[in-house]
Amino acid sequence: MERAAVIVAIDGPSGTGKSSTSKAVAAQLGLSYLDTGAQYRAITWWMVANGIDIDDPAALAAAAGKPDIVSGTDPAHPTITVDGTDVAGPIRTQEVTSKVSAVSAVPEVRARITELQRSIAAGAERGIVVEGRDIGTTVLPDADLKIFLTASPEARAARRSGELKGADVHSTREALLKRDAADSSRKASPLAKADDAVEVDTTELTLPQVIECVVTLVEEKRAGK
Ligand SMILES: Nc1ncnc2c1ncn2[C@@H]1O[C@H](COP(=O)(O)OP(=O)(O)O)[C@@H](O)[C@H]1O
Ligand SMILES: Nc1ccn([C@H]2C[C@H](O)[C@@H](COP(=O)(O)OP(=O)(O)O)O2)c(=O)n1
Repeated sequence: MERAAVIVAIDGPSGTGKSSTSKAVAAQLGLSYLDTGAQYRAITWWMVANGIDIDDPAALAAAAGKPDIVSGTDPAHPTITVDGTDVAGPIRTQEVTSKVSAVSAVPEVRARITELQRSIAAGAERGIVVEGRDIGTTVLPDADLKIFLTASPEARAARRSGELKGADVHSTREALLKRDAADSSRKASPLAKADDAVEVDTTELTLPQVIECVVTLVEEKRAGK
């Protein structure tokens, strides 16, 4: 018998392991994968490239509908394009990272991206792992399984500065905490744990341990436990 599509929501702050865990879980279980942070980064990249004033919420709101953002959902090769241009590299710059919280706080931006996320999830025939900040609370409140990943700021900063080759751990930690505070305190759909999410503290866990934990939780759900 064909298995019903399963929807998994993985939320949490930066550097807790959402992307690496979600990609691996989706690949292992044959599900699609969606990085919603990449979508907010992509719209931020477009705003910067088009000279929109990031400090002007009305200007951001007015432009929110303009860029055409397309996410490829194969966990082995996730892609993201804006108006047909591959932006996978440009969305990871420090400039975009420092501006993404302001852009993603604008309700019109969130409404646009949320609609896109829901239509991608609805179209995933075998199911999907969607990672972000508000997936379990707002985007997919009926997800079959909700996970909220956490880790100490020190562990998260060490992971991130390891990625940015040589970036100072202290300044990485400060930038990361500043972004978490902005994402958690905004009015529109802030970063938050859903009441029915399973919280996993990854500080002392290896990535394979986190992946195994989530795969087991999905399989338990599928078995109807
Ligand atoms: N449990 C873990 N232990 C050690 N490093 C990890 C762990 N989980 C993720 N990482 C590493 O931390 C970095 C950030 O992980 P990522 O999945 O991008 O986090 P997020 O999507 O939550 O920002 C990556 O380099 C990743 O390999
Ligand atoms: N569902 C989401 C996902 C991301 N965002 C915003 C807030 C985040 O700071 C940025 C970037 O998210 P991303 O997951 O790429 O961030 P990290 O790679 O974990 O540092 O996007 C959001 O508002 N809602």
